[in-house]
Amino acid sequence: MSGVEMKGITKTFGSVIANQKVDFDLKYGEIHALLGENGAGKSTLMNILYGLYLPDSGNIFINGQKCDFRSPFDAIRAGIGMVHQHFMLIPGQTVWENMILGLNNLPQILPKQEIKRQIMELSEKYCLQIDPMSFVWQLSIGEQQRVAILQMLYRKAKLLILDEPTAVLTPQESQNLFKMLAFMASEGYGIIFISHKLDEVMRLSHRVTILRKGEKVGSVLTCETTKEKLAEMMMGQKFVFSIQKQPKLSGPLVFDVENIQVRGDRGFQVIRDLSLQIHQGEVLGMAGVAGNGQQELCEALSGLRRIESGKIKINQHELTNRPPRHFINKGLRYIPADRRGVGLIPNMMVDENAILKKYWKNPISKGSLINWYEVDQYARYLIRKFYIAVPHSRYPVKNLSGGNLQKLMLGRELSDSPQVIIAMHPTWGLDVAATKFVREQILKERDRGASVLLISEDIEELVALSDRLAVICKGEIMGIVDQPQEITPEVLGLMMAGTPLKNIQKVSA
Ligand SMILES: Nc1ncnc2c1ncn2[C@@H]1O[C@H](COP(=O)(O)OP(=O)(O)OP(=O)(O)O)[C@@H](O)[C@H]1O
Repeated sequence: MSGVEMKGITKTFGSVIANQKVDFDLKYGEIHALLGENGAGKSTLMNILYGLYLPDSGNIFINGQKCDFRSPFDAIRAGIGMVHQHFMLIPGQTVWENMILGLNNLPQILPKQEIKRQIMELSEKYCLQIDPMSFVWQLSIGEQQRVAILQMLYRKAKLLILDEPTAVLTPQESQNLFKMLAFMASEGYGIIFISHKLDEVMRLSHRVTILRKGEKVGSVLTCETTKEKLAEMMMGQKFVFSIQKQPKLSGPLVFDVENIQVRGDRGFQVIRDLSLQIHQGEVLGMAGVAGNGQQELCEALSGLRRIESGKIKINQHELTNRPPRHFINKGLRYIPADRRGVGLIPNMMVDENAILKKYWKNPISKGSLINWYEVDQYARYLIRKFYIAVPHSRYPVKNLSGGNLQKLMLGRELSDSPQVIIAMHPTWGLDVAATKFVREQILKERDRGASVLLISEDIEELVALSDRLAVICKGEIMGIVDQPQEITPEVLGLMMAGTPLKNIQKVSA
């Protein structure tokens, strides 16, 4: 057949069977979604197709020809390109320099103008606007993704693998990506995309293959299935998408942030005169386009970044510019968006990561000695309570799948009744069941009395969980809505683009 065929692929990592006798195929001109719960083996299968892993057994055929991929070089030469969840770009180099990285047939004197012209041509054709002279570190995540896709097109890939491409994009960027992928498919490209968002899969793909616990459950035509059927195939049982939310029983003010000003890494003011108050038993959602100060705000509110002026208080105790441990001791827990870089230490074990916020406390440590029996007991408790799929507590965190990383971090942050929870994109990269689980945990904490600041770009998530919804733009709060379910997409869009709520209300009055 023309396209890719993977036959009988098996891959194990020690005792973990990541793929077991999996068959998969992709035709040119097709968008094929690969679905499965966290840890089902999707990335492993695609890493094998891209030559990053060697299968233990099984074969790959391109246009009917058997291929033996020993490295991504071989896969690229066979016309396969992969855009990873964490882009493999060099931040300190320009876009055009990244494009030619690893190409081995370049002349000694680089025809820079010609390379730039080719990049511009590709970017115009596929609506992937980018300035070839920009440095990668200057680009937003959405723009970096465009560079990663262009890099594959520049290498003449005809079969593209996109690993959770929308996990890091704003709704607007996702829409643009879908248009571009549909156009590419119409031009004859074959596209595999891994996603946990079933609505997206239903909208975009032609066919879906489902993996469960390393094995293929089946392949179906998207037009012949439903979201509910896909979830059932993934989990092996019926799945209820909706979550129950109890009425709000708000208590006294707990988290009080008054007029804070914060600078970003490049010295510019990124948070301007921002105030918010969160009461006991309340979720304050925060919507906004990525890069409008959300990251710096989270860092400032958890003691990781200095504030220039203003005050932060928990239960009337002032914590302004105190070290992070003071925030932790006053009951603040932070679930960062970057779980590999900030939330967890990949080179350490599950049990070591589990105690990062309590290793100095009794019974985990006595004096300067760590009690490893207690550490093991605690890690096992988290593994059980948060359904973390690991063989044992001394397992290296770098080997965990995305969903399990998130559950481990969440377990660590939520397990000792925090007073204040700051959660940024807590369901990024999670499968439908894990997403529901995480959302329920956040609501459980709220019902227990925690004050939660939930920062997300998933509007559906914000509306489902928030008691009030704030919108941030350029580091300022554009307004806070008391009934998030009643906000219209138009009003939300205007606020996200920088119109204060009071101005919108004035016009509509
Ligand atoms: N390099 C590795 N070393 C050891 N185990 C690994 C490695 N890569 C993956 N695994 C394990 O293989 C299994 C499948 O992982 P994989 O990342 O392929 O799942 P996935 O379906 O892509 O999950 P997610 O949706 O969470 O990204 C998991 O149990 C994971 O822990």
